[in-house]
Amino acid sequence: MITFDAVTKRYPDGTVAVDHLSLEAPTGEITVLVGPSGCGKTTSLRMINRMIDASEGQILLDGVPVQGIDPPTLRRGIGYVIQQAGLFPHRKIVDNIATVPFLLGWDKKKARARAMELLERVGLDPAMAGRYPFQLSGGQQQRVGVARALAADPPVLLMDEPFSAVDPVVRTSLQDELLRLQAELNKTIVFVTHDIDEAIKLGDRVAVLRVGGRLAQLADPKTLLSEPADDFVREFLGRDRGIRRLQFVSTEGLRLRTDLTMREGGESEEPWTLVVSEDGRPLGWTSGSGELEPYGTFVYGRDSMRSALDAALLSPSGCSVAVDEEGRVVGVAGRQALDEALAEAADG
Ligand SMILES: Nc1ncnc2c1ncn2[C@@H]1O[C@H](COP(=O)(O)OP(=O)(O)OP(=O)(O)O)[C@@H](O)[C@H]1O
Repeated sequence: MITFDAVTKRYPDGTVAVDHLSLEAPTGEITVLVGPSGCGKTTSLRMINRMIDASEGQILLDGVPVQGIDPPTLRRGIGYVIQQAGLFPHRKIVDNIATVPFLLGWDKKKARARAMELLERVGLDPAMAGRYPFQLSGGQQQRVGVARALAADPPVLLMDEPFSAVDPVVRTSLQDELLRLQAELNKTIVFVTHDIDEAIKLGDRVAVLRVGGRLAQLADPKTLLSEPADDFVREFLGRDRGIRRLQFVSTEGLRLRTDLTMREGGESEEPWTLVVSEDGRPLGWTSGSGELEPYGTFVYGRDSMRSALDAALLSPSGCSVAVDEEGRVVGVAGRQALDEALAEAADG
């Protein structure tokens, strides 16, 4: 656990970057620091590994003040990932990843074997080991950055806007990859971003900071979206806060109809019917004209109400198709069922 206990950072020119910040980043969880430019996110992060020292208050790592630990020892247990990866341009990928093991004096063979293992872990082709950073895409370099931070298996990972220099599609896949890795590794992660969607997707807890380095709210994403502490947080969360809240509303219990599906060649009185293949997969909506129209699916009970609503908007019938994990149709959520679920979500 990382504890900020009334931490203040005043730079020599008098700028107060962080002001009496108190918060806890629990072990094995992702704590996200989010807020507008200049609110003290990077300063806060760098005080954890003592790249910057606090002016007042203290930061504790599992109860031990970091101030009492010499920086090299401290950083051995803390991986650090920055924007644009910060790889060494003249070192091969494998040696970039093995940087910390080399520094720790591991023998070369063992360090490189560990680097190869991590290369695969972060979803990169082992054939990339012998390349140089400039021969990789931005997203691939970011993955190498994550692999390098994990090389010595530190319990703590600090990530400073690690995915903000890549395009939105790559960014989404890097976020998914991080969540997948974290499910296996259970690191204590402090993640800095200015993007509230990224914060909500990745954070077990999200700390919203305001300029001047003061904590506006610390909450899990669901609570943040449903109960913003004040106007600043509400505004920072943005206009579609209500819609985004639906990603935390389960589709379990959503009422499904099973009378709106039929096999190919079947007949129906309904305005729209979903045609289903022999093995139970959706083929398309029909209104009787013979043409099959597009449909949207969501995995029943696993995907959120946001996905169910999105699926409905992709169908001319306005209904969304509930499927199981294998993609077989379980039923159809009609407009009335979606409406009821939305009304319930609005109350809650
Ligand atoms: N070395 C420094 N000397 C003086 N002021 C500084 C120094 N470093 C940062 N600051 C100021 O401290 C405040 C917080 O900066 P910090 O980089 O921590 O913010 P941030 O939230 O990470 O911002 P961004 O999202 O723009 O990266 C800003 O007002 C910044 O100008």
